[in-house]
Amino acid sequence: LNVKPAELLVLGFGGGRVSTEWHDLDAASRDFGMLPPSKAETPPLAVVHPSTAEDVAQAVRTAQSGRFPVSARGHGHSINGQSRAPGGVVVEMTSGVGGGRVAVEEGYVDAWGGELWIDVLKRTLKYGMAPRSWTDYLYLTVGGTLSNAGISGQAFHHGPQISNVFELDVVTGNGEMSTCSEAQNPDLFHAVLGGLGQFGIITRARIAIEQAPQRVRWIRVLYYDFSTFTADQEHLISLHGGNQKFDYVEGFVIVDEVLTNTWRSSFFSPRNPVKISSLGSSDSVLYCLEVIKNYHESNADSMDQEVEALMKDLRFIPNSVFSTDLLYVDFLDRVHSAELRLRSKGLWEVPHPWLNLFVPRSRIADFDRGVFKGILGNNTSGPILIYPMNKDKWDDRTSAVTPDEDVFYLVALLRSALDSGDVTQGMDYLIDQNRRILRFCADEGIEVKQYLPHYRSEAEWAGHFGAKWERFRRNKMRFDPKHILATGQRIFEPSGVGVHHPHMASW
Ligand SMILES: Cc1cc2nc3c(=O)[nH]c(=O)nc-3n(C[C@H](O)[C@H](O)[C@H](O)COP(=O)(O)OP(=O)(O)OC[C@H]3O[C@@H](n4cnc5c(N)ncnc54)[C@H](O)[C@@H]3O)c2cc1C
Repeated sequence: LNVKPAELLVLGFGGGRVSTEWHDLDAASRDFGMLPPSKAETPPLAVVHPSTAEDVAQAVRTAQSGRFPVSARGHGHSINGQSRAPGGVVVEMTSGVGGGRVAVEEGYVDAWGGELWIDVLKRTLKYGMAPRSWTDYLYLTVGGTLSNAGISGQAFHHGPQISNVFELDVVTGNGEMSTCSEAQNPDLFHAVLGGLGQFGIITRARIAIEQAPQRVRWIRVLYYDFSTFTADQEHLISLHGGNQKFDYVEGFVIVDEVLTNTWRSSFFSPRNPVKISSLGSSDSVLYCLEVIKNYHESNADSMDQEVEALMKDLRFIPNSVFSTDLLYVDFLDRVHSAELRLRSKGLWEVPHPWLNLFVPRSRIADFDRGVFKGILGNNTSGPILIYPMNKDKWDDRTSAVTPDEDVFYLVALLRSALDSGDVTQGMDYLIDQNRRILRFCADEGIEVKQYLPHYRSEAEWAGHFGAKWERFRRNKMRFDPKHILATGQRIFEPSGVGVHHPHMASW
């Protein structure tokens, strides 16, 4: 078929507003990673701004009949071009469906797939309700995080966001609009959750909600010793079944001398920087446990008692307790204030060679020795998060992949590359460091799984998915047989889609 996607779409085969304006194409090619695309990668040929799910379906049907790639783009907060559609069409999910994009009902909220989580939160709070499982940052879309997993410090108890969804509306790669859930089209439902955009575009998600707490008590404590730190984290996540527990458990590694110089550290007062040396540590690495307790003002006294009881069992450095108290919404939206601060200094729109790994519990101490105390040296270039999760809160029927142990850790190296003249802060150095970390894990037999994975060959993807690969492949044949969806993930070779077509390559 010798017609360009943009022509087909403009001719009226596609739905929504279609743009071939340079600034739209350029914006749709960018992502948070800001890493250079490979030389062979062509820009998209058109951007669709859908108003409704039917518009999305029409765009996919047009792509299917024209055999060109089509990718949903959430907020473009991927790192490695996952939301790009080289030589195809990008469906900008954040546009459209003005007004009625979030509807709150008893026990759930229905949200448009391109809705930002911050807007879902604001809407549900009007009813005194809120979703229960989060990401640390809320300027991400519902469809974007559900295509990965969506994790934060609540996951040990509630599971990832993909464990907190009742129903989805999906436009499959066949151009069909389907509603799916545990009971209805369960294969599609489970395939799409954590499915990296490979099987369909999520246009609506029905998300579990709970009564929103008013406030949170937010506490950080420090550790010298890694095994004491992880033992305390694991103890806290083992309390997930009962009432006597924290509502959020995370942690991070502090490699730099001063605790105030990353975007996670606003908590420690910049006017009164805490120096590692002032804590009497001879080690250059410290670990910070971060927990919160949700509460209503009327229950502040019992909250205090519960917090005290929980803290009594922990073995942190005496006198290293930092505590604050704030509105629930301000806690959930905490990274946005850091974003505004970094933006004002020109430090937000910089390359982000991030690496996110799930590390099995049995090997986390080896990872600490080899990576935090080894490969990283004393240069982290950004926050390093580390917190454990319970595997039984993840549904193995979804496409998401986790290590094969009851408890595994997220380790997130959230680095920003700077053009400061210091090579160790530069992009090439950090990308190489990521490779060294992955090689170290492979050499030591530490069976990590990448979160927000990035691979280039089908063989590597097969290794990533392991026992789930065959099902993943079968689902692809069933729901997107022409391999037109989310080609920016580079999982499946396009089966004769336009990306290899000569007129597109030369566009
Ligand atoms: C500052 C920051 C903080 C973050 N914090 C966390 C965190 O705490 N926890 C966490 O889990 N993740 C976190 N992330 C990662 C985030 O979950 C991913 O980047 C995710 O892709 C969501 O981003 P997005 O909505 O911009 O999606 P995009 O980057 O636009 O898209 C990601 C992938 O999903 C596909 N996709 C997008 N929308 C849809 C849809 N409606 N239907 C089907 N497929 C779709 C795209 O085609 C693409 O393949 C963070 C990212 C940043 C930049």
